[in-house]
Amino acid sequence: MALRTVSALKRRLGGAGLGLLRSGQISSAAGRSGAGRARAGRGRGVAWTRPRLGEEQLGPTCPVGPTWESVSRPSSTDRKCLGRAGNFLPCAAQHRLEKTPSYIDYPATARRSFSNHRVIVDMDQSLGVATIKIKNPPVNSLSLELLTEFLIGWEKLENDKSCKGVILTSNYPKIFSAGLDILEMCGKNAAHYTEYWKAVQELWLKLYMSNMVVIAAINGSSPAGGCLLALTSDYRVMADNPKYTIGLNETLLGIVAPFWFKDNLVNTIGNRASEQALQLGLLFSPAEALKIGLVDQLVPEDKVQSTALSVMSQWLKIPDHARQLTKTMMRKPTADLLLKQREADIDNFVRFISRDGIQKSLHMYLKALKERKE
Ligand SMILES: CCCCCCCCC/C=C/C(=O)SCCNC(=O)CCNC(=O)[C@H](O)C(C)(C)COP(=O)(O)OP(=O)(O)OC[C@H]1O[C@@H](n2cnc3c(N)ncnc32)[C@H](O)[C@@H]1OP(=O)(O)O
Repeated sequence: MALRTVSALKRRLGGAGLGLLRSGQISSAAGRSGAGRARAGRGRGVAWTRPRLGEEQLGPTCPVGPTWESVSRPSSTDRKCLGRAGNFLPCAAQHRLEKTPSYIDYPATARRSFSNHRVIVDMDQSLGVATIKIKNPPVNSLSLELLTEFLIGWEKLENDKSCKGVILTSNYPKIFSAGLDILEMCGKNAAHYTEYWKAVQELWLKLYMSNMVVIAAINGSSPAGGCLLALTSDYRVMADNPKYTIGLNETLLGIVAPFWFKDNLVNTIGNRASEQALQLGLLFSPAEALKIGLVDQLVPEDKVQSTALSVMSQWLKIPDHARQLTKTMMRKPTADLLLKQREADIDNFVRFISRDGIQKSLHMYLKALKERKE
């Protein structure tokens, strides 16, 4: 059922390129993200592949396409970009802005925004910055459908050479994201859990290893998977409202944050703080989160988006190739740990979540959430 839903979604949204959603198959997320990301585009009807960061990027690996040699006389723009190893985003932007070679199939009018049921993407072409707003009522839980739509939107941005930064936020002030959808982990079968966990892994890998600057504009509570989503970003701006909380509270549900959730947290706030936060399932107020470095900046609620945008402009001033290589250097070892054992991690999850005791805990947690309301 879930698979049918996802396939139907992909067809409707035209996002058939998402390898992860093909049953029994895992696409190499990091292969297209961060260090290993290869951006695909089109030139004279021939697919071209963006070079891998960290590889030699002179000569035929110019991001505009492996066909640069076939351009009879490289223009000054070609020479300029070929001379800057690794600097493929500005290079691509230059090609686009200054030259727009005829062999690249750019749309006549670039799309500024697109949305589907659960994700709104607004792209400011002049800044090269997109804002992704999650809208999955009532609490922006990360359901399989949301993950699917998010990944489709993300892939579109990854393939848009003009997009250099993404701001992640919620369409509903007060709740950034309630984290993984507990209903996806309750009362379903192993095939469903497998499909769901693949999507969760894929989202994390893509966001964590993205070459784009990613800034989280956290305009509400952000427990568990919501916190993880924010942790994938390069910088976190949070609304300074003491009613909101953020943290990896998995143990409160009777479940365990997987090792890569833990690694992402450790990389952000350090080992000792993570030990306490994870074991106790701590949900931090914005002020506490700032103190331990879980978020980088607190601002009044109505300034979250504008602050995220101004932080973005600072980050985008750094030469892209240098920033990307640094990000990759910092994050790749962590992402590789999951990449090396994705299948085993899925098996662990499916076995763990299928246990009677875990199912009982999740049901009780949902019941407690409902009772809290009454
Ligand atoms: C070996 C290792 C292997 C691996 C082991 C396994 C690893 C798994 C890792 C898991 C990671 C996760 O993210 S697990 C998910 C953790 N998430 C949470 O703990 C958040 C729980 N939610 C909340 O705290 C609150 O809902 C909050 C987000 C602050 C919003 O509060 P509000 O008062 O505004 O809204 P509520 O009334 O509580 O909720 C509105 C409705 O949404 C539902 N709802 C709330 N959160 C939901 C959620 N995450 N998934 C589904 N449904 C949710 C409620 O039940 C309500 O349903 P109705 O009553 O029907 O309307």
